[in-house]
Amino acid sequence: MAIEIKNINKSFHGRGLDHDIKVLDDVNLNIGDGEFVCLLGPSGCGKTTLLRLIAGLDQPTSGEVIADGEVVKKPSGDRAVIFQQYSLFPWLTVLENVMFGLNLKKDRTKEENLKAAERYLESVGLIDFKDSYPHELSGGMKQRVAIIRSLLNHSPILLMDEPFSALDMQNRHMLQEQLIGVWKRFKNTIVFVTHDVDEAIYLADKIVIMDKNPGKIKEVFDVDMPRLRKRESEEFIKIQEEVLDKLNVEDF
Ligand SMILES: Nc1ncnc2c1ncn2[C@@H]1O[C@H](COP(=O)(O)OP(=O)(O)OP(=O)(O)O)[C@@H](O)[C@H]1O
Repeated sequence: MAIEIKNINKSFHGRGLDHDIKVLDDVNLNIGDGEFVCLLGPSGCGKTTLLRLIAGLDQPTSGEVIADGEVVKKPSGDRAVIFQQYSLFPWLTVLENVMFGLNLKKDRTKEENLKAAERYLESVGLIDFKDSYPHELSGGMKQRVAIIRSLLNHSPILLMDEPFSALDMQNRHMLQEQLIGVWKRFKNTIVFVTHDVDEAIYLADKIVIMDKNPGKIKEVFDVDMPRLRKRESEEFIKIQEEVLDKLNVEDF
């Protein structure tokens, strides 16, 4: 599903101030069906605000977001949101948490869902914990469970807000690779917020570099490299230099 962001402005009432603060200034962006876009920029440039507008969790002050040809007015199951903070149901086991909502989908049988869930848990080293409850897991393990749950739901649009930022590097790289695997297979449209340049280059077809005060798009950068990408390749390092050159590194 394609997403069009048209002339978006967003202001918030400034706390303790008698005027509004402009957070997003005339943001325009077209995201193609099946495209993987990373929003990259310093803290406070409005990445999360923009993602919430695409999700329909908030409304723009002016302008509109169009998803699959329709103006976004409220959240929809077609646009799954994955935040930094994960929430698991404490009364369900790991496997039950991962399977939550899957059996409502008519295109797969219960057995197929179970197999897929177990395969994912296996691939992130959590299969031995499938009957454990969230309170028995470490923070990183809980995050992996929550991410797997959202990946298994196969929403056509995935809106991800720094989902891997709290993980250690090894787990982060593993989940990035798995996300690329899911995306290649299911061709989701993905909007992924990060302030990690390496993550953006590893994942994205298109990197949208944002600037702050007020938040706006500074530059759109196409990454034309086959996947899976090799971080140590010359091409990767060259793109890294180009992207870093466009960012105000002192703002990070
Ligand atoms: N509900 C709100 N009310 C008032 N101000 C808000 C609200 N939500 C966000 N802001 C302000 O909007 C600006 C952009 O915030 P946002 O969270 O979108 O930035 P970000 O780029 O995602 O930052 P970070 O990388 O730190 O998560 C900030 O100055 C923030 O204080």
